[in-house]
Amino acid sequence: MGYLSCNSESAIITCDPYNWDIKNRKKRKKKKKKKEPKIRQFSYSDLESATDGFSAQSFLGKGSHGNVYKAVLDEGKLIVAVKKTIHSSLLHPDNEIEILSRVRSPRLVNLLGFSLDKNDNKLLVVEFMPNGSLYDLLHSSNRRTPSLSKRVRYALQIAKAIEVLHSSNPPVIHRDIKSSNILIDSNWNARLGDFGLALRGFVEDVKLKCTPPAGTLGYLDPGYIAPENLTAKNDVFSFGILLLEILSGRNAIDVNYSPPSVIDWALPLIKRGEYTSIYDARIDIPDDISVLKQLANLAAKCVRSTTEKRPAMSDVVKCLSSFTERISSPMWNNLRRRMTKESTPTSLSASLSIGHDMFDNSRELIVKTIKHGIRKSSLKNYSKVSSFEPYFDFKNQPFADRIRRSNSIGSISETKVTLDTDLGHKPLALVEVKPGLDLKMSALRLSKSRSLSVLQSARLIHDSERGFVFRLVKNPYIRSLNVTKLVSDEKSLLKKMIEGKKST
Ligand SMILES: Nc1ncnc2c1ncn2[C@@H]1O[C@H](COP(=O)(O)OP(=O)(O)OP(=O)(O)O)[C@@H](O)[C@H]1O
Repeated sequence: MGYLSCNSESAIITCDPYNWDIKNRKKRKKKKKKKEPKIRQFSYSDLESATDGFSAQSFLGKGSHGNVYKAVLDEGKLIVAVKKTIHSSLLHPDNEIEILSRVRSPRLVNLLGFSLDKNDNKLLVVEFMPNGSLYDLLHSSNRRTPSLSKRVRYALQIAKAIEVLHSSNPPVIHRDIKSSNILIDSNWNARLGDFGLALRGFVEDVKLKCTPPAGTLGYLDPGYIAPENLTAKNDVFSFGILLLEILSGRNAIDVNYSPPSVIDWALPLIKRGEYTSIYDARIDIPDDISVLKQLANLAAKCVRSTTEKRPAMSDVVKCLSSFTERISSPMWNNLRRRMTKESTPTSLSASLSIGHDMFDNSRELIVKTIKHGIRKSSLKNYSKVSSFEPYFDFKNQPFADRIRRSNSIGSISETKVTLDTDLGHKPLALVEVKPGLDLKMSALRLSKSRSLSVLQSARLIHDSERGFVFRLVKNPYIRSLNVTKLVSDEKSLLKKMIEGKKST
C-alpha cells in the first residue's frame, strides 16, 4: 500500500510547548531526565560490520521508507534493527528520532540510537522484533493463526500503545496505524513501530496545521482530507480498521472480497446483527456471542464517520481490557450461566444422573494436560499427557482401562481420565489433581477438537483426598492448566458414585 503523497516538508515539529511552564521547569527537567531514554550514536562502520555490509542475510524487510537490517552488536549482546531510510520530502528520519526520543513504552518499538553514514544520512537503530509483524501473523499461510483471545490481547496492546502516544505531552498522532507496523517482540507481545509519519504537538500548532494528510490507503480516515482535519481520532479510525482486520483475518483492502474494503464489507454485517459472519473462519469463537457482538461494535464505533463520535483511545483500552478478561476466563462466565440456568448437582446422585446419559455417548478424545504454575521438578510425578478412550458403559459394563500415550510428551504413569463430550457441553471427567493446586484454573486440552476444556467444579464428587469428578465446560480460550494427574482408581470412585445414587 502506498502513502498518500503530499508535497510537504518533513513532519518535524518546531513549535515545542514541552517546557512551557517555567516555574516547574527544574522539577520537570529532573523528572524528564529520569524518563528520557538514552539515545546512542552508533558508528556507521560498527553497523556496517554488524550487518555484514548490509547484506541480504541481514535484510529484514523493505518498507516504503527504505530497508531494514538486523545487526548484532556489542559482541553479540545487543541485537537491533537498523532502518536505512530513503530521505524524501514527506519522510525524514529526524522526525522519527525526534518523536521516539521523547516517548518510550514497552508497547512501542523503541529507539535505541542512530548513526550517520558517509553522506551524513541518518540511520535509525531500533529494538529488534524477532517475531515478524501482526500482518504476517494474520495473513501468512505458513504461520499458525492466532486465536481470538490472542487477537484481542494484541488489539489491547496496540490500543495501549496508541493511548501512550495520545496521552503524552504534547500528544503524538501516529498517522500510520496498520498491521505491518505492529511488530511482535520476543515475548509475543505486540508493539507499535514506524513513526515515520507521526506528528508530535497540539493540533492547534501552526506546524501541524500546515502538514498535509498522510497515511496508508485502506486505513486512512476518509475525513482526513486537509491539514486542519488532523485529530487523534484519525488514529482511532485506523485502529478500528485494524481491529476489523484482526477479527476477520482479512486485509484492510482485499480485492478477493466484495466489497474489497473491510469497512464496507463488515459494517453492513454488523448493522444487520450478523456478528459471527465477520469473524475469521479459522478461529474458534465462544458460544457466548455477546463478546463478539461488543468487539464488532467497538470496531464499528472507531470507524464512525463523525470523528467526535469515535471513542477516545483510553475508552478503547478500557473496553478491550474487559473483553480480554471475559475471553480469557469464560470458564467463570460459563459457570455463572450454567449455575443460573440449571441447578448444579451438589450431591453424588445428581451428578450421576447426568453421567448416565453422557457415558452412553462417550467417544475417544485425546487429552493433553499443560503445566501451569507448577515447577518443573514437581511435574516429574505428575505427567502431562494422556490420551484415552471411553472407559466404561455406565449402565452395566466394566471399565475399559485403555489409556494411550501421547508421542509428543512421553511416558505417563497412573494417568487416566474419563471424559465425554456429548450431551451438550456437560461432559464429566474423573481427574486426580495434585493437592493444593488452584482448581479454578484447571483445564484440559482436547487435542482432537483443538480446543480446551475447563474443569468447572471441584465440588461435584470428592474421592479421598485427591480424586475429583469435574464437569467440563468446552472452552477454547483458557490456556492455563493445573491438572497434573488423572484418576487411577476410577472403579472405586464409580462404585462410590453408584452407591451414592442407590442410597438416595
Ligand atoms: N524493529 C524491527 N525488528 C524486526 N524487523 C523489523 C523491524 N522494523 C521493521 N522490520 C521489518 O522490516 C519490514 C519493513 O519495515 P518498515 O517499517 O520499513 O516498512 P513497513 O511498515 O513494512 O511498510 P511501510 O514503509 O509501507 O509502512 C517490516 O515489514 C518488518 O518485517
